[in-house]
Amino acid sequence: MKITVVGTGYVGLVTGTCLAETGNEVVCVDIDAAKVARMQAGEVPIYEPHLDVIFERNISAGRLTFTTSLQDGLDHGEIIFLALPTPEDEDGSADLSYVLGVAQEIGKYITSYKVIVDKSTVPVGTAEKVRETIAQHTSQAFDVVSNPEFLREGFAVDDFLKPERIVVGSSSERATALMEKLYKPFVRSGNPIIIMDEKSAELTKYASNSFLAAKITFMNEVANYCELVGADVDMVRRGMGTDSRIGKRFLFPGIGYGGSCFPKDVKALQKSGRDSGYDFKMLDAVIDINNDQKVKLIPKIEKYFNGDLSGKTIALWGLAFKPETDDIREAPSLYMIEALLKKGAKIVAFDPEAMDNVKAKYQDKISFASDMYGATDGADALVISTEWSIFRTPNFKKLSDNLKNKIIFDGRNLYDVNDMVNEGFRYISIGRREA
Ligand SMILES: NC(=O)C1=CN([C@@H]2O[C@H](COP(=O)(O)OP(=O)(O)OC[C@H]3O[C@@H](n4cnc5c(N)ncnc54)[C@H](O)[C@@H]3O)[C@@H](O)[C@H]2O)C=CC1
Ligand SMILES: O=C(O)[C@H]1O[C@H](OP(=O)(O)OP(=O)(O)OC[C@H]2O[C@@H](n3ccc(=O)[nH]c3=O)[C@H](O)[C@@H]2O)[C@H](O)[C@@H](O)[C@@H]1O
Repeated sequence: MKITVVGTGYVGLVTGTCLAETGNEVVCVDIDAAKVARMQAGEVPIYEPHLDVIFERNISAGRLTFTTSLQDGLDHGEIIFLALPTPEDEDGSADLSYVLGVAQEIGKYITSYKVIVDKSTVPVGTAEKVRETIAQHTSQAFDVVSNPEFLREGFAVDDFLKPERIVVGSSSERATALMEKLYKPFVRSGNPIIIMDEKSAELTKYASNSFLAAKITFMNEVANYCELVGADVDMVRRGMGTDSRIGKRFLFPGIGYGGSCFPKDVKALQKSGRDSGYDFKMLDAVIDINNDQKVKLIPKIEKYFNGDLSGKTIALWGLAFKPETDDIREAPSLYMIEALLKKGAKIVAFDPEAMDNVKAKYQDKISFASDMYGATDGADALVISTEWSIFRTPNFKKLSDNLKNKIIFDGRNLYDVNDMVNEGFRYISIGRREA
């Protein structure tokens, strides 16, 4: 099939590449000319495991091409995916200007039947707005469907190629049939394509992300309470997670959820609820608790240094909002950096993939080390904010030699508390007793 993907961020790039992988002819459109040039030269513009292999394969096969011309893109595809940003607006709502701006252009340029697919995360009623916007500029037949994306950064290729479910919101038989044909190769036995109306599809995405954010937040609250009463959240998590109604995943407490989606999507659902006269009280609590959680380690660090962090050098391991990505959007590490700098501390950071992105933001304010041990050299303490695999089994002897004080503040609960005593460290984590 002939497919066009407008927007080559995480979602657009993965969507385009994976659809090319199943034999479709895919044209990706982006307004960022420099990015398009890099992709045309075979460079994957994001860090995403396994994407490079299928990216290169499909470019070489001529199934995956890039352009800055929306008009060329629209001429090519019968199915047009919109994978455009829907960032948080000042009032917390989703900014639809990218999506509706492109919808307007689509109305001007289409000359044959198209299925316009909303892949961006958008509030209930957006498919209708896209439909109205396009229709204002054309009398050409077209359909709009909602097809929210559930991939996770770091696992994006696998999530797209082997989805647990595909949600399609459509009220057109013609469009539904095309979407089912397109997605057939991705559906493994038992994993359904769920067809529903557009509004329900739009809400499914926000409800899923908000539910997962709430699940994490609940565990963060349990962890905070564990600290007060001397319980161990690791044990509580294991005890809870073995109940299949609860499930083991997304129960890991830490220094809060971040990323380009949970924070903005929880707020967008809360705002669109309010706009429709419904108050999602639970989401208010999720947002508040998560804000506090991101700087949860700060008072602990301050207490250790008797309330004075000025001039103290903190080694910071992990900058990305989670492992296996270079994405730092809403990363808890950034909130920690801000708080530590405010208190006069110096920071030497290391992250396997995200340092360039942070350098662009904090060029002169913090230092960067070229490896994880370099960050700890002469530091007063080690703080961990992302659970990259290489941080899980460090050389503790080396760490001990490097750090001025044998103290680790761990926002991701990487180590066993008893092991840390044996290694000679004081170890302060989330929701667990010090041994
Ligand atoms: N990042 C993720 O893991 C996921 C994101 N989503 C949703 O997917 C949507 C896109 O997210 P990302 O891929 O992270 O976005 P992004 O912000 O990484 O990338 C968006 C891309 O669109 C391009 N763009 C902007 N305006 C354009 C225009 N007029 N024409 C052509 N290209 C244009 C930008 O240059 C950029 O390359 C958002 O609604 C997001 O909530 C959904 C699931 C997962
Ligand atoms: O809409 C989106 O963009 C995507 O948002 C999330 O994916 P992602 O943001 O890539 O990352 P997650 O793995 O979900 O982690 C999000 C945040 O929650 C935190 N988290 C996750 C799990 C957990 O148990 N504890 C926890 O603190 C992570 O550290 C991270 O900061 C969802 O998992 C995807 O299904 C969705 O498509």
